[in-house]
Amino acid sequence: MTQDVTTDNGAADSGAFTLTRQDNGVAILTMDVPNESMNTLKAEFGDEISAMLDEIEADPGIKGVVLASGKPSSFVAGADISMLAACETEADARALATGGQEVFDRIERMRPTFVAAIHGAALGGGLELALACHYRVCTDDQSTQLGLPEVQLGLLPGSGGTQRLPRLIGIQQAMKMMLTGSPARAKQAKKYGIVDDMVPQSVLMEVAETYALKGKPAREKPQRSLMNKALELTGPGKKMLFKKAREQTLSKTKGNYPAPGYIIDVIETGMNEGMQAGLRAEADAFGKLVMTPESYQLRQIFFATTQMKKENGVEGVAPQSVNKVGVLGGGLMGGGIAYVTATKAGKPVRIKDVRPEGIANAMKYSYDLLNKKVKKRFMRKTEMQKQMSLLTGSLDYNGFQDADIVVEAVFEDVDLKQRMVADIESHCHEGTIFASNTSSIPITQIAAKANRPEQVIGLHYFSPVDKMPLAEVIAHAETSDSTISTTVEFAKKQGKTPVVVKDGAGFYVNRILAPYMNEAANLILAGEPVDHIDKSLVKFGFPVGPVKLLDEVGIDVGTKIIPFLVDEFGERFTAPPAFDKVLADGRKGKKNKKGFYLYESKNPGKEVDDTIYALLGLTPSVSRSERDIAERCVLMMLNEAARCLDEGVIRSARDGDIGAIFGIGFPPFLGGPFRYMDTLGVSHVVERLRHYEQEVGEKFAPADVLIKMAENDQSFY
Ligand SMILES: C[C@H](O)CC(=O)SCCNC(=O)CCNC(=O)[C@H](O)C(C)(C)COP(=O)(O)OP(=O)(O)OC[C@H]1O[C@@H](n2cnc3c(N)ncnc32)[C@H](O)[C@@H]1OP(=O)(O)O
Repeated sequence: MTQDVTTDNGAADSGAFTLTRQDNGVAILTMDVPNESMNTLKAEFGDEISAMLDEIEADPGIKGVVLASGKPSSFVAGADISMLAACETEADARALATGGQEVFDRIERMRPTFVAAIHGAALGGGLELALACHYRVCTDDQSTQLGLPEVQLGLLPGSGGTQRLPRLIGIQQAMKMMLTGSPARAKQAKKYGIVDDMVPQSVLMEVAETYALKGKPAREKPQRSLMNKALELTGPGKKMLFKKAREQTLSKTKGNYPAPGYIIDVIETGMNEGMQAGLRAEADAFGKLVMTPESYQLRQIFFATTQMKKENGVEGVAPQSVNKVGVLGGGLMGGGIAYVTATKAGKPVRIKDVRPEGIANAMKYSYDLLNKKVKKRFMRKTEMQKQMSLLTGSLDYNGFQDADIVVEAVFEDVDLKQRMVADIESHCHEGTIFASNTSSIPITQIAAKANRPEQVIGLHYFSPVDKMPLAEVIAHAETSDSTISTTVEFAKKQGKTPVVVKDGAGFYVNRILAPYMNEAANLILAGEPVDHIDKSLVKFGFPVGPVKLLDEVGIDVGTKIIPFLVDEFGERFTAPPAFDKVLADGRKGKKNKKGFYLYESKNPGKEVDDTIYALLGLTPSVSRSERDIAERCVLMMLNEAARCLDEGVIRSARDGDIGAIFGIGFPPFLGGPFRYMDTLGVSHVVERLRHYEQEVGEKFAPADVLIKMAENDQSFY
């Protein structure tokens, strides 16, 4: 027998919490925030939860409490991020953290045993809530994930997470989770010791109830190897561990992100001075971080991507269902596209290549990635086999008849791609969409001889496909709305964030990347050392410098797009002619171990191949500051991004920001090119462009749209 209790205890009732008493002495505390698809924690719940805890404490009939979510597919997604915008001072933000800490402390100290029953996402404050419970049981479902992703918002866990997780699973593993923000899937969570049990969803509540009746656990210290004991449990060991963590973090962040440093400091305080000191430091740091510009920008990225998840490219046009997919070409891109289609979208994929080795390579791409997960015990072998069975190959169009979308990732050659369009039109069904993964050829040209041009579209992925989150969806003038919405939805199923862009040379991402790369090349020719240029832009916040990026992408591939850009937009895209010498010298970059960097040395890719200077007839020497170098390259990108928005290549500043961050690695803490221009002020951007126009040349002439915006004192947002 169960009995529902309404909270009639003076606290405002949000309707988010229900307490159901059962005869077996277990009460179920269900969180189900009305009118929201996911539970998030809000400041105003504080009094209500406290009142409910009073009630539980006062009822001797309640021996255990199972804390569960009323949402069908998630537990609690953390503190409500939108609530942070209302904080006007550090003290406001600190108070939010302290409020959460007090409630969670109380849960930990409660007389009845609390068990968190987790299915789906338990993130940020959601996991912190679960960590305050005495036990955690989760489902073995794919959707279950437990993590502290606050760092990705420029924050740190503010409700006890920095203190409870290290005490539960050890400092190193906990710190890694907080510094990367990567969540653990169910199997990992069990392996790390975050949860006490992992069970099928059908028995989650039943198992959680048995834990609730078990009494509080006598928690042992996390299991540690001898080495880890020395590192985590002794004064000198801890000192060394935190010092190393600081060094590694600084070498990654270049000082651009304040949150990771605070995470390390606060964990250290708690580990050396105890839980209470740790919690105080945590709340202080949370207060400071909420007010930083970095956190503000990172939170805007969260809101933008959440908004984009709901869009399908054309308002009101429903996508067609995609039940089977074809991939043409089993190279690196084809292999990656097949992988995300089978593993993320869960759709059968037929891969065609002209050579059996091509198909084998594509299969191996998926096999290797999945096998890694199995080896790390993050995935069951049966699941891997299930996903691998979705991939099949063929040397002809056998098995393509029922493909709803075919993605082409063959050699960059217009005639070849047009032939592929014709082949797909004759071998597949009438509704099959032809999506080209070209990075340089305008889709209009690929569709030029198509019988059904409305079903031809661009779907441009970034390498490596399994990691890079962006996909550009490129509609040419005749692409139908239904083709757009189906392709956008398909890319989302593959785990991508699609941005719809207009057809034209370079689309959006490569169009803004090219002038930036060209400027880096011009600086080399002006005598700046290659590594000085790369360092300048890494310090600015890019994941790799432009010259290193060219080596990674392939110098031949990276420069292929230039003639298309010059054709369409003129001189400002011209690459320095000396670059022909680089290609003529057989330098293609990392792939043939010959580029701007050395690849057959002790530290492959880390040292510059000095012979490049002799080849270009240069004697390198530093004559410009890192700041100036970064400014010159980045201004070229900003100027082009503004033109893209003005010409409708991208539909909004938001799309332009997300495209640059997810496709190029534009520093997320700056919010993307458009948010960065707003921070600098458009008139400042124009003034700096004019400065370089005078000093370097006409290619720096500010875009008309920027001049107009500066005159009218406008911003992009
Ligand atoms: C004090 C604490 O330490 C501080 C914190 O907890 S900060 C917050 C930490 N938590 C996070 O960063 C998690 C953020 N959320 C996510 O990553 C993803 O939403 C998710 C993985 C949970 C789910 O992804 P997905 O299934 O694709 O759903 P998604 O569309 O993103 O979200 C569904 C809805 O929940 C909302 N939502 C999810 N997490 C939210 C959060 N923490 N705050 C506010 N809204 C949130 C989304 O805005 C969206 O709302 P809408 O439908 O009204 O637009």
